[in-house]
Amino acid sequence: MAAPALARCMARTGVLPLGQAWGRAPRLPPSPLPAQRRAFSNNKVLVELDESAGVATMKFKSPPVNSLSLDFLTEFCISLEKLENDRACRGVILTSAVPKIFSSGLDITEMCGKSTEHYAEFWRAVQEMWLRLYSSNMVTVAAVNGSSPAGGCLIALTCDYRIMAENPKFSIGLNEAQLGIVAPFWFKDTFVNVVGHRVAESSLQLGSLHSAPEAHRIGLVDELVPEEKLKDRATAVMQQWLALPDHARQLTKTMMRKAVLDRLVAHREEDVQNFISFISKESIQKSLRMYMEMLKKKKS
Ligand SMILES: CCCCC/C=C\CCCC/C=C/C(=O)SCCNC(=O)CCNC(=O)[C@H](O)C(C)(C)COP(=O)(O)OP(=O)(O)OC[C@H]1O[C@@H](n2cnc3c(N)ncnc32)[C@H](O)[C@@H]1OP(=O)(O)O
Repeated sequence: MAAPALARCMARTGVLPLGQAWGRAPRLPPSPLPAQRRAFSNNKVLVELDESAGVATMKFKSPPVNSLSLDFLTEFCISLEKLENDRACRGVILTSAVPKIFSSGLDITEMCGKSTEHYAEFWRAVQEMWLRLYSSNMVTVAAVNGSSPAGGCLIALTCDYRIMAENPKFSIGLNEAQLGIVAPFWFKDTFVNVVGHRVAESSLQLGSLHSAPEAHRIGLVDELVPEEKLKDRATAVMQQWLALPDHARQLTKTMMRKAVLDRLVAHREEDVQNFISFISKESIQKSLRMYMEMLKKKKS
């Protein structure tokens, strides 16, 4: 199916019609073909695949802040699915092509003043992104080269490994509480799996955005590197992970993540309905509008 048709199908149903979001057969190593690099791109994500290494880089390119709009989420899922089905690809590095921003999280304009149908479509796309990334058979490394609040932090947390650039201006965390909204249970579960219950509990209640050193200290990111070394370090970490047999790593990953994935899969529609009733409340709409105004005022 062509990408635009896929996008339409996903926008309609919130689900990509290809394969399953999880539980695929183990990947096979790439065939020993001559070294080759391929690139493909859509409006929101640039993908470069180094076939000789079996590693792709997905660069978010949705300026000004890589917010996770319905379009972005659709194109992200299409790109990931392409790589997932490509036998030449065993690992993917997620990073940003927008300076100083990894991702500003869910696009707030998608959650303000829209119809119930739109909220349902948007939320299914958010779920789909997380299900596909959390269950990916590929090794996933986040090279966090900018600020990464809320949904942006979720993308990083959903990867197997996180490396963050040491820059005093960058922050990362699930700051939903600061917006007057609540991180859904599967955001929380993903966070708990990375940092543990106690740290997650206080960080979520306070809606904390952590500096890079603090994020490293609490285990939110696995390591910090100077910005100019981020790409090389992500590549080195990827090589280390890919040195292991795929099947053993994949089965271990599935074992570690299955309970959390199953929970959303079993309650997906209920979660959509919860999102709709929560986000449609006038008090929540007001909080989001005020937050957007605050972002705009900060500029002037
Ligand atoms: C009990 C049951 C519960 C069920 C659950 C129900 C529902 C709730 C779940 C919802 C989960 C939500 C997750 C999220 O991800 S919410 C989004 C959170 N994101 C943020 O708080 C980030 C906000 N943005 C910033 O802090 C900054 O923009 C920045 C990312 C640090 C970048 O700063 P800077 O470079 O200074 O850029 P500007 O602030 O000037 O922004 C440039 C323009 O981009 C617009 N913008 C920024 N972020 C967003 C966004 N997330 N969505 C949409 N638009 C965004 C900003 O307004 C500027 O626009 P302008 O140029 O038109 O003024």
